[in-house]
Amino acid sequence: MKETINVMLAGPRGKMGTEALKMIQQTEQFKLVGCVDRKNNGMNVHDIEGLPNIDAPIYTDAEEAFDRLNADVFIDLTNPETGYKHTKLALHNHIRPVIGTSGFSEEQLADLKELSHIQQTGIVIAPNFAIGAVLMMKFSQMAAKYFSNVEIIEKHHDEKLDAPSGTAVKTAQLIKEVRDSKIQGHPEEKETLEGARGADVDGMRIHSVRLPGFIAQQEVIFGQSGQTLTINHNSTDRQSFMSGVKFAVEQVMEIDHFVYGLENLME
Ligand SMILES: NC(=O)C1=CN([C@@H]2O[C@H](COP(=O)(O)OP(=O)(O)OC[C@H]3O[C@@H](n4cnc5c(N)ncnc54)[C@H](OP(=O)(O)O)[C@@H]3O)[C@@H](O)[C@H]2O)C=CC1
Ligand SMILES: O=C(O)C1=N[C@H](C(=O)O)C[C@H](O)C1
Repeated sequence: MKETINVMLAGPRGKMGTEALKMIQQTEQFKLVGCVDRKNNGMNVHDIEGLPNIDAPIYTDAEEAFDRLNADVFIDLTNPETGYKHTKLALHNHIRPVIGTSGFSEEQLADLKELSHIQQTGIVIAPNFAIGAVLMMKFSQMAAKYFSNVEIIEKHHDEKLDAPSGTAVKTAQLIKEVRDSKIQGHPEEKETLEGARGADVDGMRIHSVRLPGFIAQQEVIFGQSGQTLTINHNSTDRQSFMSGVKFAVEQVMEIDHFVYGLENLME
């Protein structure tokens, strides 16, 4: 493995970005070479209030940052529109992306997969970096073999831009791989208030709660006659995501293809 991994990060002032900077600072093998931010062009990370004391330049122009910085890995923790643009730029520059940003469409994921293949550059897109959440998704996939009726309730802070969460979408996708397509609920059910039954993925329902007080929680509820099974994961601190970000940065150095979900890198 390379001795020092040069990392650049977009979204340094964000809730996740700030935690990720601390993780990079604490990891001997990682070196922050620069950041892409929406403001503070020409400044340094150590000059920005609230950010860790790291000597690394800030760029608002992502293209300039990719041109100038000698990075091995690019971490994006911004928003779907920005994250998608940044990820394409990173791949074009052969800088391996580790993407935590959620809310990409299926078409965007397919485009990034194709671009990673064309560029022969490894990329990890992780809907959730928390090991507990990855296990919650895996356990849900196991349970879905035996329970075909399932609803997902995801609960997040009210600053979240995308709904449903990336984790809920990925959970539904994993369940879909093992569950026969099925319309759930009463065949004649009608919503008297639009949206009451949530989003429909192949008959499964996803409900998104947005309230202050939450960070990230998800319940996957299975039901059949006489019993229910609930698989629940709760992130009570954003540190829960950081060992996964670190793992993804290490792993992306070892691959030359597209990976969607940390479970694909775990033994
Ligand atoms: N995969 C995972 O495990 C996790 C993923 N996430 C995802 O990570 C993303 C970030 O979440 P979170 O930190 O909570 O969000 P925040 O809103 O706290 O942070 C996003 C940051 O991105 C910045 N930003 C916006 N546009 C740009 C741009 N063009 N260039 C550079 N920076 C930009 C924002 O700047 P400004 O403040 O000026 O708007 C902000 O500082 C979301 O998509 C979220 O869903 C979150 C938690 C875990
Ligand atoms: O925005 C968040 O906070 C989170 N986003 C990710 C998602 O959309 O699943 C991961 C986690 O749920 C926190």
